[in-house]
Amino acid sequence: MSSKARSQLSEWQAVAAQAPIWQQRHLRDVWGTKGASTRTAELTRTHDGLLFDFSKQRLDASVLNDLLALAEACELPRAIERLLSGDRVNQSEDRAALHTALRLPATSQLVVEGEDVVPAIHASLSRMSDIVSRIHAQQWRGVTGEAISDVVSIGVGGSDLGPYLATQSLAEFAPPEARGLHVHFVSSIDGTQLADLLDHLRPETTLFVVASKSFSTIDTLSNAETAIAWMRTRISDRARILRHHFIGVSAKPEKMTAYGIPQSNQIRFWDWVGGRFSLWSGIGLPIALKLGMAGFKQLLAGAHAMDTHFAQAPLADNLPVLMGLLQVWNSTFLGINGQAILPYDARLKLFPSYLTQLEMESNGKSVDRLGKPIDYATCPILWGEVGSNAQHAFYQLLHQGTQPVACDFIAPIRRYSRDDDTGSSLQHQQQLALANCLAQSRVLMLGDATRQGHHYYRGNQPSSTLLFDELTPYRLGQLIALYEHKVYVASALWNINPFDQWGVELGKKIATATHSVMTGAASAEDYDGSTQQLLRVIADGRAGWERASSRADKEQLS
Ligand SMILES: O=P(O)(O)OC[C@H]1O[C@H](O)[C@H](O)[C@@H](O)[C@@H]1O
Repeated sequence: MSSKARSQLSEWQAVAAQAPIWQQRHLRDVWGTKGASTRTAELTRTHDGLLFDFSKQRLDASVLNDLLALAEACELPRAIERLLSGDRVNQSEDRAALHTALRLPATSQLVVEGEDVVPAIHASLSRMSDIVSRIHAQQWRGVTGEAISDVVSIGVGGSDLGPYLATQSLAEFAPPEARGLHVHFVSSIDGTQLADLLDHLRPETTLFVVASKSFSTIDTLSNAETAIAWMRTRISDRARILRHHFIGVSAKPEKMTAYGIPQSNQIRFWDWVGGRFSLWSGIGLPIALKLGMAGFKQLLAGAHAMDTHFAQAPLADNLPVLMGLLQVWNSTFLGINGQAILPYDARLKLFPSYLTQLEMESNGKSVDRLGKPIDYATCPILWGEVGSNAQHAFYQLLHQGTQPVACDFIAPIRRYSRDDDTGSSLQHQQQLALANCLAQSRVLMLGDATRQGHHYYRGNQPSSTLLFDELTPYRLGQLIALYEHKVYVASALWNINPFDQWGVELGKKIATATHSVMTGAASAEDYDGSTQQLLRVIADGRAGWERASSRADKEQLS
C-alpha cells in the first residue's frame, strides 16, 4: 500500500476538486443538460441477475473516472487479492479475514500460511449437515425422549443478526422436513425476549443453540444461564440438559467444553472469521435448520459467485467496487453523513439492521491502519426500514429536512406466482410496492421547486437502486456478500482496518466494571457525578430525585 497519507495523493485531490461542483449542482439540472442521454448507460451496471442503477447519485462519468483512478492509487486491486488469499488484512489483531473461504466449493483449494483451509471448512459443513438431518428426522431427542419442536438461537451481534436476517427473509424456502420446526432468536441482555419465549415453550422439546465466537459474551452467557435454569425446573441434572438440549457454536472449543457442552454438540469455527462475517460458518446453523442444508448451500453459492465477481471483474464494472467508491464519494467528499437502506420487500425487514452492524462496526473508525488519526470523514450513519413503511414515517426528513442523505433502494422485480384471486391481488400489491420505490427515488432526486413554503421540496437527495429478479437463498447470499465487499472497498480507500472493533471492546470492559459496583464488589468513587447519581437511583430502586441525591444514599454507595 502507498505510504503517502490518502489526502496527499494527487488522485485524492483530483476527486476533491470535483466535489464543490457537485455540492452546488442540483440533480434536476443534471438531467436537463447535454449528455444526460448517456447518463443512465454510463451509471448503470448489470451482473448475474442484479441491476445497479446509480445514475441518481450526485456524480457523472468524469467523477467516476477520477474515483477509479483513486482506487488504483490506493492499490485496491492488491487489497482485494490480499483479502481473498488469506493475508493478515486485520492488522491490529494480526490475522486474516477469511469469510470468503467459508463459501468456497469443496473442490477448491486455499493454502493459507502453509495449510489448505478448505477441507476443515467442509468437514464443519458435514457436521452441521449431520446435526440438521438428525433434528429434521426427529432423531435428536430431548431428555425425556421427545423430538425437538423448537430451536432457540442465543447469540448477539454477528452471532445473531446474520442467521436472524436469513431465516426471516427466506422462511418460504423451508423444505417440508423443516416446516414443523420453529426457530427463534434471543439476543438482548435484559432477558425480555427469552422470558417472553419461555412462556410458550416446553423444556422437553426445546433445543438451544448457544452461538458465540468468543464464548465469553455476557449477553449470550446470561441468556444461556437463564435457559438452563428454566430447563432445571423440569430436569434437574445440568449435564443431561447440556447433552440433550444444547448445541454450542464457537471459535473457542475449550470454553464450550469448560461450560459443559459435550464435544458431540459443538460446532467450531475459526479465529479468522470476523463475528459480523460469520453467518457463513457454523453460526449459520439456525439458517440450515430453517432452510435445510441445501438452502444454506445456495446462500453460500450466491456469496461465492459475488466473491468471484469481486475478484475478477474490472474495477469499472465491479459492483462492490462501485458501491464502495460511491460511499467514499458521498461521505468523504460531498459530506453526506447519512445513508438510508430501504428494501421494498418486507421479507428484507432485517436487512437494514444487519447492515448497520456490518458497515458501522467495520468502518466506524477515525484512525488509519497504523493507528494515526485521519483527517477525513469515514462511515456515515446508517439506518433503514422497509421502504414503503418508512414512507409513512421518517421519509419526511428525507424530503424536507436539512440533512443530505444518500439512499439505497432495493427491490425484487418478481414475487407471488399463485394464479388464484389472492395471487393476483398480491401481485397487484407487489406492483404498488415497486411503483412507490421508483416514485420515491425520483421525487427525492428532483424535488419540486415550483412549490413554496411548507410545500417546498428541495430534492437533490442522491440514491442508488438495486433491482433483482426474485429473492432466493442464492440472491440473498449475493446481496450480503455485495455489501461485505463494498465495506472492504471503502475501508481500503479510507486506509482503515474494517475488521476490528476496539470501541465495542472498551464498552464491554466498562460494563463489567460497572456491574461490579452494582454488586458491591467495587467502589464508584472515581466515577463522574452523573453515573454515581444513576447508580444511587438504581440501588435505591426508585427514580425519585430527592431520594437519589440525599446524603444517606451517597454514603451507602461509597
Ligand atoms: O460471537 P461473540 O463472541 O459472542 O460476539 C458477539 C458480538 O459481540 C461484540 O461485542 C462484537 O462487537 C460483535 O462483532 C460480535 O459479533
